[in-house]
Amino acid sequence: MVVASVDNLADERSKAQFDVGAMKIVWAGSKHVFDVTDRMARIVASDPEFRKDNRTTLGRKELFKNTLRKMAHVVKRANELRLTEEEASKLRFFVDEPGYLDLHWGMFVPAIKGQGTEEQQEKWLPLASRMEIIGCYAQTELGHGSNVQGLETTATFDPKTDEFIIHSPSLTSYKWWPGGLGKVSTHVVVYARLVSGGQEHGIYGFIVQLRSLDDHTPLPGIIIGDIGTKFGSGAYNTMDNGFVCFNRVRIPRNHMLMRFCQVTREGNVCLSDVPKQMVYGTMVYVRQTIVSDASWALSRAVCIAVRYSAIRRQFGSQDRGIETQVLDYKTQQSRLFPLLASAYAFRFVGEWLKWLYADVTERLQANDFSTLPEAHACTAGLKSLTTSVTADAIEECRKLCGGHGYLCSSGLPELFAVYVPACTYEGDNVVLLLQVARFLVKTVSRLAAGKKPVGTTTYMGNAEHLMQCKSSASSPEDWLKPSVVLEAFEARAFRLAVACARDISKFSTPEAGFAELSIDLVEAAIAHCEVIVVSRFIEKVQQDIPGDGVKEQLQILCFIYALHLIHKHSGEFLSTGCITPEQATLANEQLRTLYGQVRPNAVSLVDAFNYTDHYLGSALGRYDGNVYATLYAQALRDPLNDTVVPDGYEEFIRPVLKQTMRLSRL
Ligand SMILES: CCCCCCCCCCCCCCC/C=C/C(=O)SCCNC(=O)CCNC(=O)[C@H](O)C(C)(C)COP(=O)(O)OP(=O)(O)OC[C@H]1O[C@@H](n2cnc3c(N)ncnc32)[C@H](O)[C@@H]1OP(=O)(O)O
Ligand SMILES: Cc1cc2nc3c(=O)[nH]c(=O)nc-3n(C[C@H](O)[C@H](O)[C@H](O)COP(=O)(O)OP(=O)(O)OC[C@H]3O[C@@H](n4cnc5c(N)ncnc54)[C@H](O)[C@@H]3O)c2cc1C
Repeated sequence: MVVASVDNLADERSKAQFDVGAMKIVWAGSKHVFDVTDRMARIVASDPEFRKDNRTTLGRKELFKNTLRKMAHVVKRANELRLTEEEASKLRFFVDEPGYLDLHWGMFVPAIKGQGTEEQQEKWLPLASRMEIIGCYAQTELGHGSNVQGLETTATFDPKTDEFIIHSPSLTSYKWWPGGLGKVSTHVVVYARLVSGGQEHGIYGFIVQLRSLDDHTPLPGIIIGDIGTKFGSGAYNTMDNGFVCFNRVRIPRNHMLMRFCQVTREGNVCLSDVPKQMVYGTMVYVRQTIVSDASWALSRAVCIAVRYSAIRRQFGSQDRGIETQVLDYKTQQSRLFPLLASAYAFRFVGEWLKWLYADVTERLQANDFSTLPEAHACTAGLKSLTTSVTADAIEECRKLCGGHGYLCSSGLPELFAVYVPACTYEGDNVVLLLQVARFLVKTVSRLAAGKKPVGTTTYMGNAEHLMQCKSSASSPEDWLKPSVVLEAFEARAFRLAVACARDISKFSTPEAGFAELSIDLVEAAIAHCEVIVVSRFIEKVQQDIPGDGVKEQLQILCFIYALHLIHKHSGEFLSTGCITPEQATLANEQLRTLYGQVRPNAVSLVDAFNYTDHYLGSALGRYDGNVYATLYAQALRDPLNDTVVPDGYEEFIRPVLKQTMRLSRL
């Protein structure tokens, strides 16, 4: 049964004021990426092995086995179709289910590439690429995650046998959380305290075999398992996040990843001439990929909420005529359109961050470490900002879909549950913002010594102006001038950072000041990260962008992104004196106008994400808009509707009814 709601989306699409096909290419990044992405998404969507609509009804064991089957099918299809690395990774992406492959390709392989010597790479990478071994990344312990220097696992060199002894000295030292560890991985990169000659030498990675390659049983000295069911139905429970305890497990000396620190046959520890933070390189790499992923998750939630808001009608007609689409309510627009704009903003900043990461990697290979602190600050800060906004946005999209958003068939509860740990893994978001703040305070204090800031902090070089400037906005239209917007953002971020640096200097030690002022420092860090996102978006829309009306739509979204942040953080913009209350009102006025401009294009702007119905996994977000019939069909498929009279009637309902009858007779 197709109901009238379907026509709503056709109507919406006919209103678009831009070339949707051209916008699809902009969103994908290039025609080539669009073609690959589109082809892989369709392959997954048309393969029944990748069905996922039953996920929330499966118990943990069935769910996990189901994921194992899908992961094996990914590997099989990638081989059969002779997919390139790029294609295989897209194929895996659209399967849309956390699984051990992510940790194998996303962390184990990068850790060996980044921290292994050439010899070690030659040995391990072919095994890993052919998947003759499956690996994961074990850093976090039961007692310590954020504080990497606090890890307890030891790797003690034994010169008698030329081996390291990997040991978990306490319950709190058990590795705890690594994905793929609990049930699947045969190997792991373990982070442990290097001990040689009775002395500690810091944290390094060691490759340890966990399970037999013949029958998958744990090797001697290894106690291993899954850490238990996690938040949400389906969601991240497809992954075997695990624990492991090492009881004096011996590994050959050359299983220590020795690119940055070598232990000789005699047990001498030779540090190469690189910053010790290079050992954290895998985290920097993954944080950068997480920023790109944020725009996918956010755009997916927004796509569902925009399409459903165009279909859903409430009020507006007293005589049972046609009611108002909820997308027409200004309040709905003010909650939804900034999220739509954020999805585009994060897509562009994610692309830029990829470039930054490639640039720093090239420099590191040439022994130029000068941009490492900035790369760390950018990846940490943007990971934190984009994942926090995205997690909150998915929940907001659920609310924007009213009651139906709370149904698993909307796709939003599972999306939230699977996404929200991104705020924690690869670094708790607050801990990461404090790293950015540390970098900012250093940058500010170096200004006084005449050091010119570079990269994303270049704007701080304009110190005198940023400390004194007053916004020139005197009409709503002035808020459409990139220079006016950027100046406000830069001045707010700089003034917050300077205030922090100044206040810290009043304490007896910088550490004491940093601890006491950490709330302000986090705010300064967010303000700086927002400068990065806003300025990258502005840069993007100033480029030549092909396609009728595409650039105009992106400009509208760019200003929505910036002005909604001015509204959200108006307290900071006002208290730092960057704008006046009147200018804040003008910015809001402009924002309302922009919402009106985006309204006729909203459905087409989410169509530009080019998501298949399979990937969206949502009755509310379907491309054809056939929402109500799909909700009804999915309700009928719920296991509770397998029988008309429920299991348990005889034991538990009938006796209660009988008892009630007896009582009423009394
Ligand atoms: C078929 C194909 C499929 C492919 C699919 C691919 C998908 C890929 C996606 C993967 C999916 C992801 C799944 C999730 C998996 C999750 C994994 C994890 O969570 S792994 C564990 C992550 N753990 C953390 O992130 C811990 C966070 N903690 C830290 O990073 C550090 O402890 C700290 C930075 C908070 C503090 O470190 P510490 O050494 O104590 O530092 P200080 O604060 O004293 O700083 C000293 C100095 O170092 C600088 N620094 C810190 N970190 C770095 C860094 N990473 N790089 C460069 N520099 C760094 C810091 O700024 C200080 O500098 P200074 O100049 O002294 O101020
Ligand atoms: C789904 C998932 C997958 C994961 N996968 C892996 C994996 O594959 N491999 C792996 O090694 N690890 C993995 N982890 C672990 C993850 O990296 C850690 O949980 C993460 O780094 C946070 O550390 P924590 O748990 O110790 O949090 P804690 O540091 O204990 O955080 C608790 C609270 O304390 C606050 N806090 C901590 N330190 C400070 C500070 N200095 N200042 C202010 N506030 C502070 C935090 O903000 C937070 O609110 C995974 C975690 C999850 C949830």
